[in-house]
Amino acid sequence: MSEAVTRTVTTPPGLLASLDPLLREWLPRQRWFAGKGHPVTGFSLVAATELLPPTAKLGLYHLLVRTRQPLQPGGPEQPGDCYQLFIGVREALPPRLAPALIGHVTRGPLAGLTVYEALHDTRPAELLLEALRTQARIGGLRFERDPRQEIRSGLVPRLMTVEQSNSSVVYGDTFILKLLRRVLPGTNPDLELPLALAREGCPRVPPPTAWLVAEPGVAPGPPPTEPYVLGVLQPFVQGATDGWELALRELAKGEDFVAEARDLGRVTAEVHTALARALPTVTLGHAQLRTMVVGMTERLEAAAHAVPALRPYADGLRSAFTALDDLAAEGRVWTAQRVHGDLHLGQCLRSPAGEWSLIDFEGEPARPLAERRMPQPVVRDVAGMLRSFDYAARSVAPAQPDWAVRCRAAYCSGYAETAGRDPRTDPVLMRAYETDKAVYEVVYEARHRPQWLPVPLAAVHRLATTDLI
Ligand SMILES: Nc1ncnc2c1ncn2[C@@H]1O[C@H](COP(=O)(O)OP(=O)(O)O)[C@@H](O)[C@H]1O
Ligand SMILES: O=P(O)(O)O[C@H]1O[C@H](CO)[C@@H](O[C@H]2O[C@H](CO)[C@@H](O)[C@H](O)[C@H]2O)[C@H](O)[C@H]1O
Repeated sequence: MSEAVTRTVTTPPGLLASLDPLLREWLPRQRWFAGKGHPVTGFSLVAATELLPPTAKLGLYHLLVRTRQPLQPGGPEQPGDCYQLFIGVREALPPRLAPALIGHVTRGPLAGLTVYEALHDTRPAELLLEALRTQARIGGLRFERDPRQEIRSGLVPRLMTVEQSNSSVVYGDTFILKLLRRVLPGTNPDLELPLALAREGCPRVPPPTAWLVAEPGVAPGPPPTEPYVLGVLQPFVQGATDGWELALRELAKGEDFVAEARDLGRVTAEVHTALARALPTVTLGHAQLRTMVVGMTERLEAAAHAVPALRPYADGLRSAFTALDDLAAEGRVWTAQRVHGDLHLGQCLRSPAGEWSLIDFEGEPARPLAERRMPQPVVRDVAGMLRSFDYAARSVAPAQPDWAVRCRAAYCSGYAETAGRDPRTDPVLMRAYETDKAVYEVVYEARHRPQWLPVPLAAVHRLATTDLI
């Protein structure tokens, strides 16, 4: 293993002020920007690290910046989210980097230079892998790795171009480095859960090879914050296809997906079993269920306020939550454990050998970390997958609802074979979770893909008018 490299660095004063007007315009256009709907009126610096001084042809800054976003035009500025940025600096951009342009700096320490999204560029991406390989410490950045896993140097990087909530760089088809964009201090389940599963020897989740954190105390003001998890390197599943693509392919051919769905049920149960071994489980009684039901009901009210198409169904949907509360009031209890938290077909990768892996344990990114890390009934993940089969079947014309019914049944059977417990034996909890997810999806689609809104609305109709799962 190489010696850890420790480097202290300083950044030029006035750096953020010189980037401010460019970032205000560029940041809200990024797919991973979470604060859509409210303009960015400024930034505060959480941390800045100079990874390459801008003396030669290329400079590189790692920034953690917090946005300021007033909720109403002219209203008081609200501290917004903290984002991780990789800012490249060059005198001029070569044509291959044109799509990465952020802008031309007109004032401050970088005046006259061009800044750009550095993850598109080979040298900055290589530098990150090298820092992980050598367990570097650069300013407040700590690059760590599992000493049992080898990282070869010289792997060629490429930035992934798929639509995603974060950014990922693939190195020579050997590793994938996911760099979180909206970052929070504290334990991040996207690192915590795969590490726990690796310790359990669960082969269904790529084990973290290395990770990047910002030291506590990078953010100003007492009390010192916990580290920010900024990125995770893991083995790249070569030639993998995700479950969503596979499902659509089978639908287009008029083929069933039941064998795959059953397999996915088994794999989900395998991961759940390993998580229950690795991390604490708890029992949820009426008080905890009541809190959960209140949360679901509040999300429904907020969603119905935001999306008028949901309003006619609100009473029917609410009944899914009150039924759960009634059951808990009768004394029914549930076991809760750590779960994936945002499971859908797109989070399942099938290797060319037919092996499934589950990825992206971040949970629903919009929810607070503490909430995402709470033990929950496994039915939550099952409901997410059931929604996904429904999505696939309704995203084709004409819709194939029977295809989804067969997949849903096969998935639950596969789950039951491995877990020894069929999730369908808990229909009230399942309906509540499916309803909560469908409500979330209605808001998600209304905001991001309005043409998809009929897909979750069809589920809303079913869930509001029947108690069939
Ligand atoms: N270990 C892996 N092997 C191969 N591809 C992967 C791996 N992890 C992620 N991917 C690809 O990267 C995409 C984004 O990963 P994901 O963890 O879901 O990021 P995000 O949270 O940004 O959506 C996935 O949809 C998948 O195509
Ligand atoms: O991929 P993310 O973790 O960022 O999740 C968000 O985007 C998903 C869409 O890309 C969205 O998922 C919904 O659409 C999927 C098909 O595109 C479908 O398989 C899922 O079941 C459905 O929920 C997800 O809700 C959102 O959080």
